[in-house]
Amino acid sequence: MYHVKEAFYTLQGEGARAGRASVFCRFSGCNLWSGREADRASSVCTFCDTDFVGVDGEGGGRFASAAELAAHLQAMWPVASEGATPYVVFTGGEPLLQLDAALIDALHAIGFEIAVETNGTLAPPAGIDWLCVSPKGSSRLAVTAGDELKLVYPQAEAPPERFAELDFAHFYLQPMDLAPRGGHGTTLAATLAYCLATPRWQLSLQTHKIAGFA
Ligand SMILES: C[S@@+](CC[C@H](N)C(=O)[O-])C[C@H]1O[C@@H](n2cnc3c(N)ncnc32)[C@H](O)[C@@H]1O
Ligand SMILES: Nc1nc2[nH]cc(C(=O)O)c2c(=O)[nH]1
Ligand code: SF4
Ligand SMILES: [Mg+2]
Repeated sequence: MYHVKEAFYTLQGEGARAGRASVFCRFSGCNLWSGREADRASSVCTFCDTDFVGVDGEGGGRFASAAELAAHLQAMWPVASEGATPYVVFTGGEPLLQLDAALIDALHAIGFEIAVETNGTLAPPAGIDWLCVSPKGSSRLAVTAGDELKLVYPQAEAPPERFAELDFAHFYLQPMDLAPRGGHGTTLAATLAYCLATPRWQLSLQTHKIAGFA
């Protein structure tokens, strides 16, 4: 059984593939935070901007099989998309708690390219086409290679220097958004300063928040 908080069609807002049409599948649940505000401060990941609790969002629900969830996601891809490879982004919550070989195979079988946004603490199944790892606080990384490393900045316990020598094609810093709890503060300016001083790292803005789409 797969538990999905929400699923929707939008543009990827972040990282190297920002702007690409994507079906987003947001799995419920995370291993670094319960999702309850009362637990936030004492969790490994303290700054999450996402509600991933339950299955009650748009396009969410419980799916008994990989075929059923794959069909649900396929139905969100526009029919008139000749020349473009269908693209699904699994996120969450932590998608690697649920994404498995059966779901990867079912989506590949219907022509989808598969991207994942993960906190990097769990080993990924084979067959992921685009792996984005976003390390969190003091957590131990189980994934040290992939397509992009997208670090939310700044994090006292996860400075960029800890990750700069890992095996990724792209290195991004994404300013920490504290909006629900007090504004962007100085994170954007600090991120710009780090990228200017250390050109291996590039700026990732959450363009969907700026432009006002999901
Ligand atoms: C909500 S997470 C879900 C996927 C996975 N659990 C992870 O942490 O990568 C999706 C992306 O949003 C980023 N993110 C979460 N909270 C953020 C915040 N307050 N400001 C900026 N980026 C944030 C994460 O680092 C990750 O790259
Ligand atoms: N448009 C859009 N792009 C995104 N990139 C990563 C997201 C996420 O929450 O994982 C996200 C999201 O929630 N919306
Ligand atoms: S690891 Fe990802 S989903 Fe989990 S609390 Fe942190 S940002 Fe949110
Ligand atoms: Mg998001």
